[in-house]
Amino acid sequence: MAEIDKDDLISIIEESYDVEDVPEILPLMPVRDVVIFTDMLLPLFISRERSIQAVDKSLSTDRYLMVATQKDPSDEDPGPEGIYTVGTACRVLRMLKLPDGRMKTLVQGICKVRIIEYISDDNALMVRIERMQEEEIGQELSMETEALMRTVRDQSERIMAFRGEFSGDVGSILESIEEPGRLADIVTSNLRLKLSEAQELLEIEDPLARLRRVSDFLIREAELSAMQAKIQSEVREEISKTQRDYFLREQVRLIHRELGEADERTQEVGEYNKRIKKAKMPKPAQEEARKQLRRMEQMHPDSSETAVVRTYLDWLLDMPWSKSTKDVLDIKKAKKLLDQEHFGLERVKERILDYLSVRKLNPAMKGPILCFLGPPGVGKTSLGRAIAAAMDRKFYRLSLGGIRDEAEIRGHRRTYIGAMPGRILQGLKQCESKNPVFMMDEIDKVGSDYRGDPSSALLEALDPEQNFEFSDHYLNLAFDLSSVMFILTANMTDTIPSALLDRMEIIEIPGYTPEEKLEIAKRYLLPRQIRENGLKEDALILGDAVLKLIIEEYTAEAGVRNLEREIGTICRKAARKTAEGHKGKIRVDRANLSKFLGVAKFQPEMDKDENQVGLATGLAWTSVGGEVLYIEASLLPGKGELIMTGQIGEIMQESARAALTYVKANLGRMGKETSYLDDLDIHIHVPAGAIPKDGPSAGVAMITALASAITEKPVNQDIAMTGEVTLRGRVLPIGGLKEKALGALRGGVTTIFIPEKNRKDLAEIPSALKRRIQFIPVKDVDEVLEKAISEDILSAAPPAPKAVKSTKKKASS
Ligand SMILES: Nc1ncnc2c1ncn2[C@@H]1O[C@H](COP(=O)(O)OP(=O)(O)OP(=O)(O)O)[C@@H](O)[C@H]1O
Repeated sequence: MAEIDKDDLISIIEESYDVEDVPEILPLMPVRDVVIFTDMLLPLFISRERSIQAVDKSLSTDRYLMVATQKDPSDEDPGPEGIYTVGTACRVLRMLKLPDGRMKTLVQGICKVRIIEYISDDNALMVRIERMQEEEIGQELSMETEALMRTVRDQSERIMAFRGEFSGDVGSILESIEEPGRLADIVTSNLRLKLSEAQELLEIEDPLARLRRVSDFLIREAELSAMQAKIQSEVREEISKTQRDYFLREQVRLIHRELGEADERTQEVGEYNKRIKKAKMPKPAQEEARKQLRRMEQMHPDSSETAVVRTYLDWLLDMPWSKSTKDVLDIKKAKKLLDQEHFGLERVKERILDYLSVRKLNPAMKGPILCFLGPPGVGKTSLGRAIAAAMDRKFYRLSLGGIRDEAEIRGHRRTYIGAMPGRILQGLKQCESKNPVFMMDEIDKVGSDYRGDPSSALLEALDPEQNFEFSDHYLNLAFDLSSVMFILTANMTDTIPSALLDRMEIIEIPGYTPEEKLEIAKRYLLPRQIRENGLKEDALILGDAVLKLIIEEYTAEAGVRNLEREIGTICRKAARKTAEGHKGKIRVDRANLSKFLGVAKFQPEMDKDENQVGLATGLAWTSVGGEVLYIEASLLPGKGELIMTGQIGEIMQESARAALTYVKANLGRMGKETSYLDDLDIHIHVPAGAIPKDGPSAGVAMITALASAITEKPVNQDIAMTGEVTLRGRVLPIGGLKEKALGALRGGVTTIFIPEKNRKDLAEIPSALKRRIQFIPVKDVDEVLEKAISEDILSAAPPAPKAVKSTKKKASS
């Protein structure tokens, strides 16, 4: 095996020889990792048997052999195809047999040769060769060759100097060489090229071409050396900067110590460690906290990364992982508290007490989520507060109105700048308890858009089946929400995502009658406002008559929020009078009410329209409670088209079309020709035009308005009506009866036609309301037409609906 002692790899020119003496047949010695050039002196360790034979053979004759490089250095016994055909004829200058059987030799390259053929021999590889003649270059070198040689000399000296291998000897050898080919060979043998590149150079016969190629390699080598130098200096700089920082920091630490100040970092880490122990977190959270703390220890105390980790750790440690309040489930006390704060609402209170009782008997209950449904200001929030107080739990209220971004619920990932946990975990942190009463307001106003769907995150938080491991993007750890008591509130159910609606138990809290409002005002709102405005208990006299007036003429709402505001205004003004020196009680009566509240805002009775042709009063159920809804119908010359205006939704439009069909089918009974409407357009308008309206329950009112317009008989404006109608005139049931009835009362209506199927709901209507409004259940729209317009508008029984045969002939082909 041939091994090269690279330290000795310097060519020197020694001993004269004659290339003509090189025989035609030579033993061949393959070498693994070097290419030998002419004039190169190379020490070789030889261990492969065939190579030893080759040297022996050469020594037994005239000391010549051929050295050629093998293509694959790992090949132990290369054959002819594994050895390059161009190599160098060498002379063995010295040989030493080592005790282990190996040989140490010194060989010298004599001339470049090419293998013509392999000659079989039992022991050594024998080859027939031909000498490769260097092309002759005239005595006079061209300017270009001179320049090229000079460049090559300079470049190789520079590279060797960079590598620390340059010596004066090398310099003078390079200077002394005058043939371009030899210069190329000497430089190549010192350049540490890849084997394939060195072999490529060996095979180039034209000396000038070889020198040019060497120059290319030198340029590449120079670039590599420059790059290497740059990297080294950068590394040095980096190291010295880190060292400098380290020394400075150490100095600061020593100064702190000298000044008797404890190392802030150690102190901070110590404090976090204490907090981690105290927080009683679940194992994964604890591990995460420790991991982050370890990370923080490695960072510069003032870096922005440290600040991010610090905020995260603070959040993690401030979460109430194991803090909770002890539930008090004293049902009697709870009833007392609910009654103390709220008037009426008997069914609602009953339901709440049932819920609490079940919780008392089975604390691990995974019950439904309560949802209070009702218009604004009916006490949904204050009921939630009372439940929390009764159970001795913390209370938190989160308004979901307008939330469209999932991140609001679930937080932003920590990679965002200024990331925070979602609103649910923020709430829990604020409560410092993991089992508060958590009220989510306006669940029906949650939207979804490109920022994600908050309702899916809400579902994960609310659903008892999955909320024991709620994942917040910021904490990135599961938090157990199962002991939180969630209560939702909504004005309508239509827009609540159905997945959520399925898991809720809806508790309806409808609006209040004026009588109920009066009681609430007297017992709760007025005393509270008097107290809050710093007045003495008996400083203000506000009688029932005045309160009634405020209810009727200053507010028009289902709840009592505005009523409380108006009472608050009176109390504020009374407080001012007292503060300005008014002595004695302040009395508010009908006469001076406007001095406190300004002129009346609503006068429903006075606003009422006179009976009119084509104008019927319907009832709507909106998110703010019930309301009267006027339906106008007019006929005008045209082509029998139906025009609908007033932002009517799709369902209401369909119900208008059905109403028209019913009316058309009954034209005869109204004393009109069946073709009566053919030359007329029918216009149905539902004011106020700017508010969108929808739903099927205006069907009865639409038919009434149309029948009135056709018969030209006015509709009684004291009557309102609600109900969906089939094409055959049957009246179908509707929802929100109490709300609608309260709306009707506010609209000055005295009689309401309701669908027969809603008769059972009358039990829920407060008797005070029933005293003031007459409810007439009807099965058929005829009953409404007869009473709301006039008994004699319909002359006969309704016609049996029939399929009208097409009179058009089929087109024959
Ligand atoms: N039945 C009642 N008895 C006593 N006070 C009441 C009653 N209903 C409502 N209130 C009072 O009316 C005010 C408004 O109620 P609250 O804020 O709870 O309404 P809400 O239904 O939550 O409205 P929103 O849906 O707009 O949030 C509160 O001060 C509340 O105490």
